[in-house]
Amino acid sequence: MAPTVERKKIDLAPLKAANVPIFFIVGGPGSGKGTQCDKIVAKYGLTHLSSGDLLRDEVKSGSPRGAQLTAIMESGALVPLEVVLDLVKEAMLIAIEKGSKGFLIDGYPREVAQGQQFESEIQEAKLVLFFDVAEETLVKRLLGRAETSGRADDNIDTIKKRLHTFVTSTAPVVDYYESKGKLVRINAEGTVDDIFGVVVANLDKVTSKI
Ligand SMILES: Nc1ncnc2c1ncn2[C@@H]1O[C@H](COP(=O)(O)OP(=O)(O)OP(=O)(O)O)[C@@H](O)[C@H]1O
Ligand SMILES: Nc1ncnc2c1ncn2[C@H]1C[C@H](O)[C@@H](COP(=O)(O)O)O1
Ligand SMILES: [Mg+2]
Repeated sequence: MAPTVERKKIDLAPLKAANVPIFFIVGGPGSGKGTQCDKIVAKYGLTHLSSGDLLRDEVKSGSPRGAQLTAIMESGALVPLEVVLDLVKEAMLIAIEKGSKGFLIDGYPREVAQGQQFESEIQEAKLVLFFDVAEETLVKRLLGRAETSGRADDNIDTIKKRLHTFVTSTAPVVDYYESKGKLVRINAEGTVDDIFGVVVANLDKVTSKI
């Protein structure tokens, strides 16, 4: 049986009242989500929240919630929806207090239900950027990153499982937002700067008011 997850009541009123734009950033493991988000932050001043980073911080904090997460992440599976959404909500509220003018939610949603729950409880995403990269390239990039990242999931066994999770759980997210007309599919096989050029062309269409 799955362990019970402790949940706190989170008051989302300040976040909803701020009504700032929210962008979901989706792509396979190693597709360059974090790399592109760093560049988007530098140009547009949006707040970057990576669900993976929030989970890793929770593990490092030594909290009871964190203790349940290590095994899941090292197995390449997805962490339960409620755990991730609570962490994202808490981080968004802190950022809103500091005057955030919008969010890049990186690595979220990983399954359609995550997107639906986020959007029903918080707010609709303005756009979903999907970084489209072939599996062979993802593996090469992740094995390259493994040399310096220190990430417990940057090893070939976990990479294979994460790729499987992407195909089975996250690929439907791409179809879901495409059918809603919110998906921006970006071929992310090129250089970091070329990809960023395409990102900018798409964000400039919707961020004139930021
Ligand atoms: N366009 C690119 N060409 C070559 N290497 C890249 C490119 N974009 C990112 N990388 C490299 O690939 C690796 C993975 O990139 P990054 O960490 O941004 O991916 P990610 O999508 O955030 O991965 P994860 O889902 O595992 O967090 C890093 O070592 C990064 O430097
Ligand atoms: N949105 C998420 N839902 C469930 N599990 C998640 C989510 N974001 C990250 N995770 C878990 C599972 C991933 O393999 C690891 C690492 O995430 P990453 O975005 O690759 O840093 O964390
Ligand atoms: Mg990342």
